[in-house]
Amino acid sequence: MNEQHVLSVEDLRMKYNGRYVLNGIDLEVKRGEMIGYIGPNGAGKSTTVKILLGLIEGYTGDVRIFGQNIADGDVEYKRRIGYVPEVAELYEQLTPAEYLTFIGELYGLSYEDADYKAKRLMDCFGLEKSYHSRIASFSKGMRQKVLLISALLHDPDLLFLDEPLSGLDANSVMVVKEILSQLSAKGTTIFYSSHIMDVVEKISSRIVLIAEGRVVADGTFKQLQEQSMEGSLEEVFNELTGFNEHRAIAERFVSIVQEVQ
Ligand SMILES: Nc1ncnc2c1ncn2[C@@H]1O[C@H](COP(=O)(O)OP(=O)(O)OP(=O)(O)O)[C@@H](O)[C@H]1O
Repeated sequence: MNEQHVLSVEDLRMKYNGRYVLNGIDLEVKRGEMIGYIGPNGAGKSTTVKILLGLIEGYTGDVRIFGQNIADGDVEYKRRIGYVPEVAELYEQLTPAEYLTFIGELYGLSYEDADYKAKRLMDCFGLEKSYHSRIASFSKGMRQKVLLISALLHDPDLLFLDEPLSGLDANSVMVVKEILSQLSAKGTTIFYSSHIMDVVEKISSRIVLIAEGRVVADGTFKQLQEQSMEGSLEEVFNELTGFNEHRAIAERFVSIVQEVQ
């Protein structure tokens, strides 16, 4: 097994109701890479990630994680993966203590280890006093922090994040960005899906842009800039996805909003 290639995707295709949403994705991801996985709404980002996590079947193509074909029925690889989903499905009636020890045990930690680690990670986020409060009473940012802790508790080798900064205040954003770069520097492979282009631009070692279920750009931010001759990642994104109508769409929208009845 080649541990350098943490993730390898070959000709990945997926269709829903007869319509292809992934049209042959190819990707090789090495240990410690921080991939910014971006694309317009509906491009197929979540579908790709859900396939990689083993949550969706019915695809064609070859997906290998840590060298193992994920379709071979052995789910052992999932123990080495962490996932921060876009929509937090936390168990509202539980406390972080209950929820995080439950998740920790699912990943093979002992109750005591999970509890000890979770408590200290909560403390890092300034949430030590809320460790035994119900998640139902938490703000959006507090929930997001619990979600991040739950994805990292077992120190995964491969981490998938979908809009992980959503709801976090500016200080917490700095902390989480720093956590991700330190993890990546220590060998954790990170797959970061987000629409916040300036963050993706800054933290990714490599950016993969998909549109209509295909990889349309793959490289460092610098390489993408050179390819499209644009400045910021937002501009590169607009250019590579052929979008230059923001003003016209906004004008039309505002004129409809302000129509006199
Ligand atoms: N369960 C489903 N059934 C049918 N179509 C689906 C299903 N899930 C996703 N799709 C379709 O697949 C396409 C890709 O969706 P996906 O959620 O992967 O996009 P995305 O790139 O993550 O978009 P966003 O940026 O809006 O989150 C869309 O056209 C969507 O309508």
